[in-house]
Amino acid sequence: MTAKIIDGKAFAADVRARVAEQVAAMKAAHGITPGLAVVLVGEDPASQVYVRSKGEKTREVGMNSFEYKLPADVPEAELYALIDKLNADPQVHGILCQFPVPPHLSERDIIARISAEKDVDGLSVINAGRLATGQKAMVSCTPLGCLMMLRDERGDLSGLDAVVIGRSNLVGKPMGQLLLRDNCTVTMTHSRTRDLAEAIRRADIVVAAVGVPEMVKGDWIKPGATVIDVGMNRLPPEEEGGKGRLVGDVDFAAAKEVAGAITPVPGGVGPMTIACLLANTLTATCRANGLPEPEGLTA
Ligand SMILES: Nc1nc(=O)c2c([nH]1)NC[C@@H]1CN(c3ccc(C(=O)N[C@@H](CCC(=O)O)C(=O)O)cc3)C=[N+]21
Repeated sequence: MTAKIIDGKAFAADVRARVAEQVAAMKAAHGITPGLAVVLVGEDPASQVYVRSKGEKTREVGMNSFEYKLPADVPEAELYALIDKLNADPQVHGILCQFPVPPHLSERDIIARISAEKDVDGLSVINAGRLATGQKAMVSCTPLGCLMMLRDERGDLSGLDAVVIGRSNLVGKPMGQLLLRDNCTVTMTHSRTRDLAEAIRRADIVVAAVGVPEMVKGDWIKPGATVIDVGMNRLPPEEEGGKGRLVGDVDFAAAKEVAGAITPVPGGVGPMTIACLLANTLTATCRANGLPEPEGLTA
């Protein structure tokens, strides 16, 4: 059997189209335009590319994009003054500070400074706690995107065996919480797990987020399983002249012969992340204005 390849680019375009539709309806009915503020500290070229792309996609769905570029040596107090201003600005519904930041700044303290209601990355302790206790939270974009693809692929996830590989605050932990909330039997695995292959062989759903290139082998996958590959690993450049090839945490070529459905890298989870950032900004706008949650775009 050859797996269905889940087209994350097309899926993300569809999510953005649905966001755009609901943004237009919100403008017409309530005169409210959702706004996303993106803060970039320093001049990391990869970050600049991401931030530019986020700004373009934000405007494409009819939202306001506010972009702030601060020098790499910006004093902490100055960054916090900007965050405080954005927290208080009713035109700004979502705030994202692009990571990584230079070493004199603390990502943890930056996240804590952003109002939980505007924390569209879902990274704050408050949002993690809300998610874990079943309250309305902002859910971090990558796991939210994975959940959307899983629901689309499998329908009701109740009772399915799900294995999450990786326990990061950004992906693994919230992913486990979301799958648990959708009634999966969740196994969290990580670098110290004794028999990873054995755990994965039982899984109807595999979410790989470890950051080890092609670590998950094809013969670990249960036939028909849905495999979501969050990994983005750049292999060392050699033959391909310049940039190395981008690969996931799953041996894609082998796994696609066994799985029922699988996400490729690139073109899988990555594009969904930005689409979910826009979905989260819309959700934050609805909540800030006492409007119903956007249909099909939340956890
Ligand atoms: N506060 C914060 N929030 C973030 O969400 C955040 C961040 N900081 N810092 C950097 C990472 C990275 N990130 C990606 C988003 C989309 C793709 C994406 O669309 N990737 C494409 C193309 C990849 C390529 O070819 O380079 C793909 O996977 O198909 C990748 C990476 C968001 N991040």
